[in-house]
Amino acid sequence: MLKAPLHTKKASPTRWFNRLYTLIYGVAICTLIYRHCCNLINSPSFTTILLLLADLVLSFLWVTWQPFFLNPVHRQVFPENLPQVAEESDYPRLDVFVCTADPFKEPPIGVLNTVLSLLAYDYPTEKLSVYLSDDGGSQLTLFAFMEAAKFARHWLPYCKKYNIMDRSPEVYFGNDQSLFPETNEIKAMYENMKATIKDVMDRGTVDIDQINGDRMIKALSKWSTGFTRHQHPTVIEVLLKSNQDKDVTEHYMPNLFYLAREKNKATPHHFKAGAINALLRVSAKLTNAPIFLILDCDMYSNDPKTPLRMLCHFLDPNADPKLAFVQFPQCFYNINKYDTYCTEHVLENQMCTVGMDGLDGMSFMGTNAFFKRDALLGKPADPQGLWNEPDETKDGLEVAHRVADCSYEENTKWGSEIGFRYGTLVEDAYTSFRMQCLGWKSVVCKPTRAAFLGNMPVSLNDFLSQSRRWYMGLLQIALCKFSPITFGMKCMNPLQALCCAYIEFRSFWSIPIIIYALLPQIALLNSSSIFPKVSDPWFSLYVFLFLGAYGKSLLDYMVAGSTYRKWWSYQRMWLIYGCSTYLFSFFDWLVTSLGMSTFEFNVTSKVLDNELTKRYEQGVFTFGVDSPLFVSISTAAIVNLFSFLIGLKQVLINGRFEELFGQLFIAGFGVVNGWPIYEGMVLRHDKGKMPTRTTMKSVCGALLIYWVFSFAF
Ligand SMILES: O=c1ccn([C@@H]2O[C@H](COP(=O)(O)OP(=O)(O)O[C@H]3O[C@H](CO)[C@@H](O)[C@H](O)[C@H]3O)[C@@H](O)[C@H]2O)c(=O)[nH]1
Ligand SMILES: [Mn+2]
Repeated sequence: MLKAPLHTKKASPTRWFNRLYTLIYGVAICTLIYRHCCNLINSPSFTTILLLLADLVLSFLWVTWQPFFLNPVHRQVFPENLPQVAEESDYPRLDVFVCTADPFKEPPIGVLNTVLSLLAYDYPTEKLSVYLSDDGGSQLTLFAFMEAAKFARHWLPYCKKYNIMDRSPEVYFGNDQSLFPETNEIKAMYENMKATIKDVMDRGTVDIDQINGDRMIKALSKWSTGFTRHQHPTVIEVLLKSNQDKDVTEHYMPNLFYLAREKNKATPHHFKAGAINALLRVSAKLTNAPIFLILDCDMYSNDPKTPLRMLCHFLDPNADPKLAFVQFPQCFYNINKYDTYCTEHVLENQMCTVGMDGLDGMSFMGTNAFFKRDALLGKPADPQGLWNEPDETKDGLEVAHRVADCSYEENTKWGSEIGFRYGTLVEDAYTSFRMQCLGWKSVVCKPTRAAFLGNMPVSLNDFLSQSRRWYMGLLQIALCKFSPITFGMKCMNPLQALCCAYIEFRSFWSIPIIIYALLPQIALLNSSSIFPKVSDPWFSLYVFLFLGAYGKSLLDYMVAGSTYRKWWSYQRMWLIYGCSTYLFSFFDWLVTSLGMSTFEFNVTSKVLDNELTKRYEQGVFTFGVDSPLFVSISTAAIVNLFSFLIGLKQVLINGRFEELFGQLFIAGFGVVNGWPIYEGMVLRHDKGKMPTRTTMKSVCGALLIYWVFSFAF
């Protein structure tokens, strides 16, 4: 028995309220569906069918949303109690994997800040290894990291000597910092390195006079003619070697490896999942730590003590042997106070995490999680002796090269039963889902100070394109043979399976959202009433359902410690998603599953443009490009505006307010939510406004929809 606990778990008191809410609201939904069915039998029509369909999908998604709230738990960790179970020298080795894929969308200077913040972890250096996987196969990235390795010799001892909290130099020097004797010197070194790298990036190549030392010449000469990002041999560089490389205070440094796995056009590389699997094998050969951390290249460490929090779970003698990973929430440093595009993902990060934690464990979120290596590898019999002791000698490096080859995975279980699973654009959700089906568990660790911070797009098109990739990937899981509602229901706690279904079926929101964004409005334009009169008792059911849903989500936002302004953006973005990404991801899924196209992982740009950022900070939407995603949103916005105005006119002239109120209200709600879109179309003249072409297309779209669907009334 431990004298003092390493971690505690407390069920949230909100669960009782949530369960009651689920019960009452569930009854109301059943009543509504009953009414729809009666209507369908008594007066079947285009409208009754569509309304039933919309509400059935809404109900399905509502059901999958409830399990998140039935048993949320809050965990706490106590790293100060760790000495009871382990001295520092007993800590397990830790491998950190950082993935990058494109030096122009993910500038190396940002990536190396992430890596420096990790190298500087408060963890025994001889046990820490950082691996950078470069899917961009770029000489520029390698050059930047060779510079970073030199700078690390000064940076690491500096951080430790003064116990610096912000160990990403960019963040540290960007804040007001206290002045220590070395501060100015180190800052100058950092600026110098930045300038050299910027110069190399601007010119797109490394100059002869920037190359110093044999090691650098040898490394960079691997980029011979014919070496492209899509076709090249494996490159592994040992940039720092623990037990050999020392910092300026004569202390050993952690390991730092650069890996660009082999690429050729004939073999699919499976995007990030492929990169992680290559890292898993290469690291197995070189360091083989029992625990590894996966990070996106923009997710720098915001707290040097994070690994100790993770150890509180893994080193607990009573820990569940099936504990596979410890997930830290995804937090971002560039969210404005309105969270304009709902990129903070408050509900996902605050509610879904603790909700699933109370069941079988959170899904992997792609980054910020510490994994037990065994959980991903099972116990494979490996003919090449890969799983023996790590071997950092020359032979070891040679094998490491071989296991990163394209052909290595042929006829193996990699991607299907071991490592990260292939076949979807969201390797994270899919892999953890499959692991949970095998009985693996996970826990969420939510320290007050975020463990990692990353960035999110500040232009609407970038963000919608990013989420379009996610939702398409999630749909690939939802509709494959391992779907959570078929396969998942059998293999895991059904409530857990429902949570997974919620995450994966989200594109289905587009069905009810589009129906409610167009149907009542077109009916209104045709003076046809489709909802009960205000005086009809059934009308109060609609009021209850509407207020109940919106009120609950506002409440959830408040419980999550967020603000009503952010909630407002959230509900607005939900409508925008419904009319754009959710819908488009359906098309993407259809086109790829019919074999008409292959799917691509479009890396999100992490370049922060000043003008865009300034506009975002003010809470102003950036449209700017002529994108089909905007055409569909603007079309819906235009239909709502006209329907509201014309409906209002009719009511003022002919009365019928009671009959048409429901529709007027929905159209009016659409108009209020669409305000930034109208503004972008007519009132703004800056670069971020809606392009005129997009507006013209949307007007045509709106007219077309009006003509085509008016036949039904
Ligand atoms: O072929 C590829 C493509 C991407 N990446 C890396 O994957 C990470 C995530 O890519 P990003 O463009 O930033 O995607 P996001 O949409 O921001 O990422 C979220 O969604 C992804 C799944 O779609 C997850 O992999 C991520 O962890 C999760 O943060 C980045 O470090 C990339 O460098 C690769 O290594 N190889
Ligand atoms: Mn990202």
